[in-house]
Amino acid sequence: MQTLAKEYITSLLPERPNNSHKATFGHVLNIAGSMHYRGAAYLSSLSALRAGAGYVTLASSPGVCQSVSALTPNIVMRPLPTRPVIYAELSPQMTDSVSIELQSIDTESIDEKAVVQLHDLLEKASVITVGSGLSIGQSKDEFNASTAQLSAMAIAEGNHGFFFALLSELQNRPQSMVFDADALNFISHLLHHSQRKPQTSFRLPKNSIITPHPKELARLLNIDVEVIQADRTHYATLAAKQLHAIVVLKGHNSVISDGEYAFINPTGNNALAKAGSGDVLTGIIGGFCAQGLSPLNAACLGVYLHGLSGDLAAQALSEYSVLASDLLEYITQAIKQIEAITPVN
Ligand SMILES: NC(=O)C1=CN([C@@H]2O[C@H](COP(=O)(O)OP(=O)(O)OC[C@H]3O[C@@H](n4cnc5c(N)ncnc54)[C@H](OP(=O)(O)O)[C@@H]3O)[C@@H](O)[C@H]2O)[C@@H](O)CC1
Ligand SMILES: Nc1ncnc2c1ncn2[C@@H]1O[C@H](COP(=O)(O)OP(=O)(O)O)[C@@H](O)[C@H]1O
Repeated sequence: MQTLAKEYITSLLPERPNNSHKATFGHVLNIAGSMHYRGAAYLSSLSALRAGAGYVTLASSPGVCQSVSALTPNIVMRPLPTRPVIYAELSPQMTDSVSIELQSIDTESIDEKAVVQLHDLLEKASVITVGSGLSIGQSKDEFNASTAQLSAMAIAEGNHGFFFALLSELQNRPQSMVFDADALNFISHLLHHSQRKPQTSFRLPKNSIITPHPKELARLLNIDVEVIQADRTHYATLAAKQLHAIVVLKGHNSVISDGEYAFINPTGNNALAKAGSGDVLTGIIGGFCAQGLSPLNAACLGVYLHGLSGDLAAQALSEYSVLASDLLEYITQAIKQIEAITPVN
């Protein structure tokens, strides 16, 4: 177990040759966002550009694409076809009994066939980031408990169908991929609750990074969150081995593991404990993968820089007041600070 040193982190910063163009710095395909979580699509896309990616395409529902393009002109949009929630399949008695859950269900989900329309982007993207705000369709703790109760309702699983069609399309692709948030919840459901449980050991595509917070890792490993928090390095390493991926176990002193080595991140503070800061991390890591870093190096550099952005933001704005969107501004200063350090060779 090693703490990430700033001199080592500096040596990971990708080069920025002057004889370059946007394709030199890679293309991030970000598959993110849903009706309730438009902000996650915005934060994860813009942070990839701030980390230096040359090009970011956001693939999401038309409503999400419209909202994000109203906020920023910097992201290219790929609106995907959706299908509506089929409330009609619920009997009136069921509608009464599940009215609270219905309020938390997204009213549209991305059509499974949208994966076909993504084919050209899946071919040309340098890295694919999936899951920030993608939406499982209802709140997570109701998801497993009430799926049986809601079995008559076609759409209780949000973007579940789309995600699994996408995962199968991604399976043999060589690019780096970052799976975050609801992508991880879908995988947990597949591993532990679904009727389509994998028969053989489940493998993510070969250059995958996953970025769970402790509860998401608890869902993935099907153990209690307290058990994970009591030995974070062990469980990050175990998950990396089991899922054949680089694991970033988030939280104070995030742990990064490739299944053999584990690194502890010294940067970051409680200002980062604010909704949306994990979406920013996903984009930063994606941005470094796009610039050619290996998944492990992109994860180490991304986590360190994200924490440092939070430290600089807290110095300027106080630990109380930092917003996830403020981090986008402080990524700039964090990069400048690590650029100024002499790297180790
Ligand atoms: N602006 C936007 O569009 C935003 C969109 N977002 C998107 O929303 C989607 C769902 O995200 P979410 O926050 O609703 O669900 P999730 O993170 O699973 O938390 C559920 C419960 O888990 C727990 N828990 C959480 N963290 C923990 C920890 N570190 N350590 C231990 N436990 C922890 C905690 O439960 P408790 O401990 O209170 O029982 C919490 O109540 C996702 O796609 C995301 O990208 C968000 O990024 C926000 C901004
Ligand atoms: N107290 C803390 N100290 C340092 N980093 C933190 C702290 N709380 C949260 N973070 C960081 O903030 C991010 C939160 O991500 P996540 O839990 O996925 O939130 P969200 O889903 O709202 O984006 C992670 O990178 C995590 O490491």
